[in-house]
Amino acid sequence: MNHRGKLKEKKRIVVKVGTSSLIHKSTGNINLFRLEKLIRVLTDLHNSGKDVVLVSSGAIGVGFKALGLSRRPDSLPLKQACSAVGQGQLMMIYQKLFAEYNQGSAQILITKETMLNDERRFNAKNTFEQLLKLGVIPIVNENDTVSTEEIEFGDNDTLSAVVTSVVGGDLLILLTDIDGLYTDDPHKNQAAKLITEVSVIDERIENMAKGAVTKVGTGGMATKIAAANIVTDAGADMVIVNSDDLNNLNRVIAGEEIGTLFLAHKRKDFNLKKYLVERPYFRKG
Ligand SMILES: Nc1ncnc2c1ncn2[C@@H]1O[C@H](COP(=O)(O)OP(=O)(O)O)[C@@H](O)[C@H]1O
Ligand SMILES: N[C@@H](CCC(=O)OP(=O)(O)O)C(=O)O
Repeated sequence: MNHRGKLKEKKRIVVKVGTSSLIHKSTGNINLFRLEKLIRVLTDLHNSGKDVVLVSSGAIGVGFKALGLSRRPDSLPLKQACSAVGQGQLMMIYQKLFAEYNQGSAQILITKETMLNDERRFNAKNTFEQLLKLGVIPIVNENDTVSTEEIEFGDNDTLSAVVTSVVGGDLLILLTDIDGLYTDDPHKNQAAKLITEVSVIDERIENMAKGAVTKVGTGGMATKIAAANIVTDAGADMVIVNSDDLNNLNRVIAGEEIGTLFLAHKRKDFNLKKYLVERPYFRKG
């Protein structure tokens, strides 16, 4: 069976959705159609027998709009205030949509600090495990209220990689506003070509990945490659795929050649804490 075909066998799947996928770029308002589709596809994935964890960004993006601010703030306290407002709104929508399908869901907010602490990480792992056993889909975000610049993940790509490692996930899918990793940022270079599979994350791959160009997303492709470094070393595959059509999630699981697949190469000496302390996560760093 080829690498894509093996994705059918994945049992515990973490799906990360970025801010750029959750809101309409033209207005900054929530993309309800996208959210509804996402929740339906995730519930169906769960119905098909998979454990599902959702890592959702968007708290700041939804919050600044709700507070009537004209743009995403730069100041940390304002970002934190926006996140506190937006997180509540997002959860209200997620829980309502999941409830329509009788699918249980839960909120989990974590910080980098808690993931570095053995006891707290163990507690978090137990909570995830129990929720999954109960058939619930955990919805994870960073606890922005208590995270400052020095200690934050800051981007949910890295957060989703950490979550995948903590829950022992075998596949991480990053939903974003572009088809996958290109040889260069296609928003700036029209000649950029899509890469369908990455088996080794070397300097050449890292140099292709640039930051975000939109005002809504953070990190761009660079943080997704950092996430791939963690996840593949932890022993899970990772796929970056476009959220424009959420059937792409089903296509990935069905083994279709879509998006960019990063292949797992589990390291025996994998130690999550090492990745969190030695930022940046890039090998060349
Ligand atoms: N090599 C690359 N291939 C694809 N996209 C890239 C690349 N380098 C930078 N990008 C940018 O990364 C963006 C996606 O990241 P981001 O805006 O942070 O989304 P999200 O909110 O989903 O995390 C793309 O829209 C693109 O402009
Ligand atoms: N915790 C933040 C996540 C930061 C963020 O914007 O992440 P992303 O859109 O995934 O690049 C939030 O919910 O707004």
